[in-house]
Amino acid sequence: MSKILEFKNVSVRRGHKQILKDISWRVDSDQNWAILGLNGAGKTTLLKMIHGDLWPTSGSLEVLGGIFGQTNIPELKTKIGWVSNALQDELHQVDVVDEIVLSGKFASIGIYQEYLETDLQNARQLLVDLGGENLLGKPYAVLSQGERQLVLIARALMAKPELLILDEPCNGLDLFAREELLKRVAQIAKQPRSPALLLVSHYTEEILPLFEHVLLLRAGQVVDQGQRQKLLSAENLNAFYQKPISIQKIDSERVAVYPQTGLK
Ligand SMILES: Nc1ncnc2c1ncn2[C@@H]1O[C@H](COP(=O)(O)OP(=O)(O)OP(=O)(O)O)[C@@H](O)[C@H]1O
Repeated sequence: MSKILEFKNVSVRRGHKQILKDISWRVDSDQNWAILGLNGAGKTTLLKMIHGDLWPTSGSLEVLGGIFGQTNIPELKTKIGWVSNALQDELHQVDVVDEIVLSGKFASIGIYQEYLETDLQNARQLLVDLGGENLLGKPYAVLSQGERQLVLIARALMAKPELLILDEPCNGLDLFAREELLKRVAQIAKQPRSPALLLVSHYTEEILPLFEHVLLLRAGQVVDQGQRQKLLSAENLNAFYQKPISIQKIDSERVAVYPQTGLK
């Protein structure tokens, strides 16, 4: 087991806005974490820092053995797989799926470097392994949202990352596509040299048992962090949301949370 990342008293301020305050959090290589927080809690800011896109105003941050300020950011990015809707928008719509997956090897949008035929074969195999064989050869523009997310996951795995960040990966997916995607995530987690997984989601039901650790963020601060059994308990969730909620058990491990707004 080794350290994947560690925030020590990290704060981020932009102008008068305190976006993150005094974050201390450590992720080890044998752990998968889910981050839960309402809109504006600071989740994206936290992820951007891990990816080297944004720097702490104060405190120290170490990611994959590199201390920020001393580490080579472009090199760091190749060790982190990234799946997000923001990335979807950046990809070239006319590129075929095979090339998009392959571009993950270089952490680039499009391919500007020489690659081997075996790289392309690996890219295709990754997509096949994730159940996306039918997508091979298709332009990205014609894919459904669920199919796009699958391509992004394959792309993220292409560089054999040590950390895989899934930023709201189920956004825009229908009920069944969501379960299908989560099944693929579980499949990745079971692989022998699986990267540490970091899931950001608004929905507790997407926090599969494989995410055995949870970080709760509210208004830029860590409210609590630790084992899922404790953090996703009814008592904890009620305290975290600070508003009337009802909690539904989906099975022995997964729970769904609904606000009690009185809407009819
Ligand atoms: N550059 C910036 N300057 C000022 N405020 C910012 C900046 N970036 C983010 N914020 C603010 O910081 C807060 C946290 O933003 P962030 O995007 O990290 O939240 P989030 O938890 O990812 O939210 P969401 O779930 O809606 O995506 C928000 O109130 C946002 O408006």
